[in-house]
Parts: sequence; C-alpha cells; structure tokens
Amino acid sequence: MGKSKKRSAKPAATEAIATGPSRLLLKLADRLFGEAADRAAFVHSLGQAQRFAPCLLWLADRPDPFPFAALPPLAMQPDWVDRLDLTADQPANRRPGKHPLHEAGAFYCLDFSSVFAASALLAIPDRVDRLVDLCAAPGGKSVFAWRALQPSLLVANEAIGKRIGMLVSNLKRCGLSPAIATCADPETLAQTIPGWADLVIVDAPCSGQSLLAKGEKNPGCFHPLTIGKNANRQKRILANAAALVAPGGWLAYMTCTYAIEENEGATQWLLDRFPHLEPQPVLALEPWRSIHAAFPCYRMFPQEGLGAGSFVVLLRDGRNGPANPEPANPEPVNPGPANPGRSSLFGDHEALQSLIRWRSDRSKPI
Ligand SMILES: C[S@@+](CC[C@H](N)C(=O)[O-])C[C@H]1O[C@@H](n2cnc3c(N)ncnc32)[C@H](O)[C@@H]1O
Repeated sequence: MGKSKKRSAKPAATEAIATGPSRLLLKLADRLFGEAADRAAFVHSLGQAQRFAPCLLWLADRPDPFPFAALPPLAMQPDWVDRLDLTADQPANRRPGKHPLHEAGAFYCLDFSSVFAASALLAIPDRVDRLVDLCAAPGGKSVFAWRALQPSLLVANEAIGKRIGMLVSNLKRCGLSPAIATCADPETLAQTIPGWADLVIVDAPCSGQSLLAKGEKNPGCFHPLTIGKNANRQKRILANAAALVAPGGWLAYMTCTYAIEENEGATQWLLDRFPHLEPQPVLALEPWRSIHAAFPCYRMFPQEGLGAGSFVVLLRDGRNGPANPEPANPEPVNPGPANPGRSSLFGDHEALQSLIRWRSDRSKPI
C-alpha cells in the first residue's frame, strides 16, 4: 500500500512521445484549447522535434554584404532582429554562434520565443533608467532589454552561482555597460534596493513544457506537483520583483511553459496581493492574446511554427510618484570603465551604492 502510494506521488515519466501523448498532456490541451483541431495541433507539435528559426539580435550595424539569409520580418519583430531562414543554403545560417561577428559582440543569438516574450518591453512608453533583470542567465532578455530601452544602468541578477559566469561573459561580449551582475536571491535584492527599478524583468524558472517542442526531454513537466512547485517559486520571485519596482515603474513576467497555474495563475495571485500593479495591453501582441485571463497577457504556441512557445504579461505600477526619484546622494561611486560619459548615472544612486557595498564579492561592475 505504502509503496504504491509513494510511486503515484512522483511526477509521471516523461510525456514520452514514442509511446504517444500522456494523459496529463491531453488534459492540458483540453484546458488550453476550445477547438478539437487546436488541441490536436498542439499535442502533435509536442510529439516531434521541430527546428524553429533562430534569431539574431543586432547590437551593431548589420554588415554589408550580409552573410546570413533572413526570413521576411513579422509585424511584431523589432527591426534590429532577424529570423534566420533554415531552408536557405547559406553556410553562416548553420551555426550563427560560431560566426566571428558573434564573438565580436555584433549580435546575440536568441530563440524566437524569447523575442516574442521580450517584445512586450517595446510597449513601455516611459524612459527606463534603472533596469533589473531578476532571473538573467544566460542573458538573452538583458541583451534584448538593453538594446530596446538603453537604460542608464542594468542590474543583471542570477540566483544560481554557477550560472553567473556565462551571464557575465555574454554581457561583456555584447558590450553592455554600465551594468552590474549580482548573484542574489530575489528577496535579498528586494530588501537591498526596494522601490529602485523603473523596470524589473522576471523571466522565471518554470516547468519548461515548451522544451518538448524542441525535442528536448523534460520528464514530469506536465505533472501537477511540478507545476505547483514552479508556480509557487514564481509567486515568491514575483512578490520580490513587485517590491523592487519604483512607483510608476514596470514589471514584465514571462515563462517558456504552457501551464495556466504558472503564467495567468501566478499573475492573478500577484494582482490579488499587489493591486497597484496593472496589466497593460501590448498592441503588437494582440493576435496572441491569452484566452485564459480577463486581463491582457500573451501566449505563443508551438503549432504556429514560430517558436516552442512562451507567455508574457506586462504590468505597470499604478502608484503615483516619479518613476525616477531624485538621487539621494549625488556622489559618484564608480565611474564605470567602459563609458565615462555616463559616470554620474552609474554612481549617483544611493541605492546603487548600497548594492555595491552589499557583498562586493558577489556583485561586480561589468
Ligand atoms: C528562464 S531562465 C532565464 C533566462 C534568461 N532570462 C535569458 O533570457 O537568457 C530562468 C533563470 O532563473 C534562475 N533561477 C532559478 N531559481 C531561481 C530563484 N529561486 N530565483 C530567481 N531565479 C532563479 C535560473 O537559474 C535561470 O537562470
């Protein structure tokens, strides 16, 4: 008795494609889609590895002649992003990450699902001076946000120590400066610099169900225990993210999973506890509006053929108050090696000083 009980509490073995879709996947499809054809297309798209067009996010001018073959841009695509045409017989398209321009930091390789989610940031009409990317490694959303919003300072935080190296190396390669990489639990950051950020990005650790659309294994990703655990972790991160946002600032929450308990569910939880956060429409993503919430949020699914799938919601802090309060202490702390012209911006925030003072071994200017 005891034994079989224990076994049934474990996440189901993978949604193994060879043996057909699992009961849990079919159940998810039922919840996600009203139409049988959509359900079937979704389940089918998770049953075979697909290659989705990778994207190049340009940080420098495109070279001429252009060594890549790009697909026609989508309406929501920023003009500094290319989707590579995988059907083209173009040697550079095969391994863009090996191209010398990549090493030179001229572009960053990103999957389209990430571009989709991050493109919600383009709907922010305000100047974003102070940006915190709370779950940053390996750095894709940081690079996108930097390119899109040109903040005065980026704090790229990664909670898992062993992932910091790749984050720092990517931010350095792409020349993101001034920037600081921190390795902190979101709660510590929220306590250190509460109400500091004009924008907080939460690209949250999640159940990662979309990995299956890329042919990767993710055992148990549809199991309620996996989803519940991830939803709870996201709620904790989101609550701390909310504490980091300045009055009038912004919070973008995104995942690469399909579960409603994460995504819309975690967002609703946040809205119930932080009613001053207001979901904002993103006009460019309206064709992808989620039907699983009354508030505006967006989903892209793998059966569309664009990417493995993602979710995004953009929230504005509706409290009155300047998004950029006057710095309490105008003394520069660190002139920032790569961009002396911005030195005052780099150092003149008291909160930033305390961030640098706080565990200087764990936060370093890039
Ligand atoms: C989806 S990935 C981020 C991808 C990254 N934003 C990008 O675009 O390259 C989620 C990140 O959250 C980190 N993470 C894991 N547990 C966390 C926690 N409890 N709090 C904050 N971040 C966490 C993971 O290490 C991982 O780097």
